Amino acid sequence: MADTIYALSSGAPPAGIGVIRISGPRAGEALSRMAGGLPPARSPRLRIVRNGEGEALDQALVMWFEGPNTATGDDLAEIHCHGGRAVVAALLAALSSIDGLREAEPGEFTRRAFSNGRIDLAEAEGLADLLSAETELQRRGALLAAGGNLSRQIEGWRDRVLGLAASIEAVIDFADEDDVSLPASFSRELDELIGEIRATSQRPATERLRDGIRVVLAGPPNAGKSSLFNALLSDDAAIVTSEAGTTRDVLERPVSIGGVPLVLVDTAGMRDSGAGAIEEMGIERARKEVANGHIVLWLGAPDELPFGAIQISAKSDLGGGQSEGLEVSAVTGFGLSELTDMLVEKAREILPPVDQIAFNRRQREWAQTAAQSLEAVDTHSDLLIAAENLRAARRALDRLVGRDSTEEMLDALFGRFCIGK
Ligand SMILES: Nc1nc2c(ncn2[C@@H]2O[C@H](COP(=O)(O)OP(=O)(O)OP(=O)(O)O)[C@@H](O)[C@H]2O)c(=O)[nH]1
Repeated sequence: MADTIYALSSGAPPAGIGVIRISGPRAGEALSRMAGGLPPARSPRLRIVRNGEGEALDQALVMWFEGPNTATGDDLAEIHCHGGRAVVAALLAALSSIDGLREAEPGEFTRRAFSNGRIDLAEAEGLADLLSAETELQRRGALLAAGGNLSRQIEGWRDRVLGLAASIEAVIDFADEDDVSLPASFSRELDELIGEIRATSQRPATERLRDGIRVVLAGPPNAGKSSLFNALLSDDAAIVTSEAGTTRDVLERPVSIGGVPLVLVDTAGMRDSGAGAIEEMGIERARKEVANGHIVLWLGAPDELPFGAIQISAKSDLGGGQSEGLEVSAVTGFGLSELTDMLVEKAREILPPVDQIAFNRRQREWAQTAAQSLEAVDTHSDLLIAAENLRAARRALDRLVGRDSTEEMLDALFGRFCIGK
């Protein structure tokens, strides 16, 4: 019999309310003991909640959901108590003293939902992204996956693969009879399916949305990189001084601008001579950041503009700067809103499209495997091989939504969740 687990599912106390979840075969018994009997299923009731000694701990809203149609697939109870530290601690202590109950591991409620078939892996991954979403775009992207849109799309593709396989099997099974052949639409349906899977796979991976677009500020020492970095962040995260070579290492800060997740990266000033050993290491890292950045802002001379970088003319308030590039001043704020508008626009171009499903890297690999298997289907040669390729495509789509996923993969995914989720 599975353990019965419990945890505080709402945020850290103190808070207005605290939601404690209990999931597993003894959830009903535990709630009944503490709340003086079970409330009717799915109907909240206000009850005095007591510990094993009968001492009143709080007056709370209690709810009872009988499995398997619950969030976890188990029997599930919820206690919505006052969110004070001592109240929550007393309720958790009372639960810990009940036999057969133990505190939940991070992500364990969601893992139960997955193993009980309430959600698939794509939905669980979406949920993990939704919980860590900090910007509007991240929220919208993750909600599509968590809400099952991605899974429904995969299910649709899987059904179409099964349909194609059925046509092939029919021809194989009735090979002796002349009048059984593949439907005329077979090749068209196959090509359409491959096209859809390929198109979705080509969208930027959702990790890019999760991790943010790296905006790298680069240029020679004293160009004004750290000042611009601070102006964009509107805080004093970077050290700003007039001494050349102050920023010796790479400093990065995630920031949400216009709902778009960006990671601003300040780098050491690049110069060819006169740099000490430590500064040299910073310059090396700066070069790497320039190479890896999604967007690179160049605050140096136009004739040294790195490939793909955007020319910025910094310290525009001083005048006499180079005339090329977007003029900005960290001191007066001139040009900053144009700069952020441009960053948001460029970032949106390289992020997964809003309101369309997109894959993470793991999902994309399986989608590409499925597409490859479908592309190998050749109805003009041995149909047994075509049938095997269709089976391989179906298996790849199954893997994508987590049918037969490995324990390590699940540990890694559910470890990303917090306790109580
Ligand atoms: N007038 C004016 N001065 C600026 C502006 N931006 C930066 N400065 C000054 O220029 C000097 C260098 O600025 P930083 O932001 O430290 O330059 P950096 O490119 O990060 O320099 P390193 O860390 O050496 O690579 C400082 O004295 C800043 O106050 C600006 O927009 N206008």
